[in-house]
Amino acid sequence: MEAAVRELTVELGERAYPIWIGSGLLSRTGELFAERGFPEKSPVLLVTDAAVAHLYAETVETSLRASGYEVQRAVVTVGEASKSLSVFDGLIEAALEAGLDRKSTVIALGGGVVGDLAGFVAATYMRGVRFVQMPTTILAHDSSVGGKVAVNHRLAKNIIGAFHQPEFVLYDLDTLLTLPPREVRAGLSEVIKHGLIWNADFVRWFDEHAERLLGLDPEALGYALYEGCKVKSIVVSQDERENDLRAILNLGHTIGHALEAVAGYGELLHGEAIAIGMAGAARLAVRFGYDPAIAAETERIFRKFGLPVRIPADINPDAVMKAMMHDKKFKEGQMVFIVPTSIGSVEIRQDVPSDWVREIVEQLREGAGEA
Ligand SMILES: NC(=O)c1ccc[n+]([C@@H]2O[C@H](COP(=O)([O-])OP(=O)(O)OC[C@H]3O[C@@H](n4cnc5c(N)ncnc54)[C@H](O)[C@@H]3O)[C@@H](O)[C@H]2O)c1
Ligand SMILES: O=C(O)C(=O)C[C@@H](O)[C@H](O)[C@H](O)COP(=O)(O)O
Ligand SMILES: [Zn+2]
Repeated sequence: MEAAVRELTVELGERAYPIWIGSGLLSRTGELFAERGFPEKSPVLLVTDAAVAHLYAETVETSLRASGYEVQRAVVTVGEASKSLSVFDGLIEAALEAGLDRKSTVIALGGGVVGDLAGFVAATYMRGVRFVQMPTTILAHDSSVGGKVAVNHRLAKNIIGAFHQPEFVLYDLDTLLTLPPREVRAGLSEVIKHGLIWNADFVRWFDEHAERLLGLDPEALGYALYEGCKVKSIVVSQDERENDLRAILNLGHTIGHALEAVAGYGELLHGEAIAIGMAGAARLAVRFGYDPAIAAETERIFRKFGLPVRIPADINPDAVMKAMMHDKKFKEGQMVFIVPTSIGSVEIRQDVPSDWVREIVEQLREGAGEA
């Protein structure tokens, strides 16, 4: 890859893989498949959603065909509801009908929904085939790296899944220019998360460049996504299967995932739900005796990026508390929370009293008044 393309490696020994971030990359898919020795005789399945298919699938398919690959397209309905076992079942059927064999590749072209869903197909079809991530949302800088793939259950988010790493991540920044503003804001939420858990300087930079980031300035966005992917890669390289350190990537997700499930998948976008969850985690930090400025600063930055920091009034706190018990982070009878200790660092805590959580969920409800 040339200099204008930023490159990172997820260091996983023999399974290490590159992340390429730059402009004009979709049309290079076929060339990269050939360079990396993907077998030409095995068909490729391109999984995407209806909105992304219309915008970008043709470019990828043309590039693959020009390099001698046979490719079939499978299109799912837009939105979080597609991360379901029934849509998964439809994709397995599409893979069989397309004649995918054990040497085949599944490509995810889209946001995190397509990435998680197609990745779960790649992890399970014939007990696992090659997988390539081609993210087209800002949020997918997170979902495309690290190998967590899953579908949801009505009661709990990402509860049926696997770890299945991609062969490479090809992030074409040009695709981000067509994102709706709400998706831009929701995507930036997870980028801020990577700063909040790891790098105070990045949070400062992010804060100072809000206008350029929200305006999709290519240089600012390229840098932010590179830094976000870098944090993710470092963490995943050290703890691929979330035995310990990787849990920090879950900042805001204990409350956030519960809100997504209770609101009905898709009502609150993932990035919005975890922005609220991060505001909650910051309030927990104060309960543990850390600097109250952490909570104020966390809310200020999310508000600056137009993200919610309050739970919609129609969400029932009892239901949120119950949903948290179904999460993967509920272990040994305790909820696990990632708690900020300052801006740019966090700790993993399994000793959070549930009445503190309940109190914070109540405080965060819209209309509850400021606490
Ligand atoms: N596996 C992981 O590590 C991980 C990490 C973070 C999030 N996630 C998951 O990711 C999902 C959220 O991802 P998301 O926010 O990308 O949602 P998404 O995939 O639903 O995409 C958001 C919306 O943007 C549209 N879209 C996508 N690319 C576009 C483009 N370039 N131009 C115009 N429209 C475009 C989509 O059609 C959709 O309507 C959640 O399910 C979340 O749980 C997974
Ligand atoms: O990659 C990780 O690890 C993360 O926690 C990233 C999260 O942003 C992401 O939402 C992930 O899907 C959550 O994973 P889960 O195991 O809590 O379902
Ligand atoms: Zn997330």
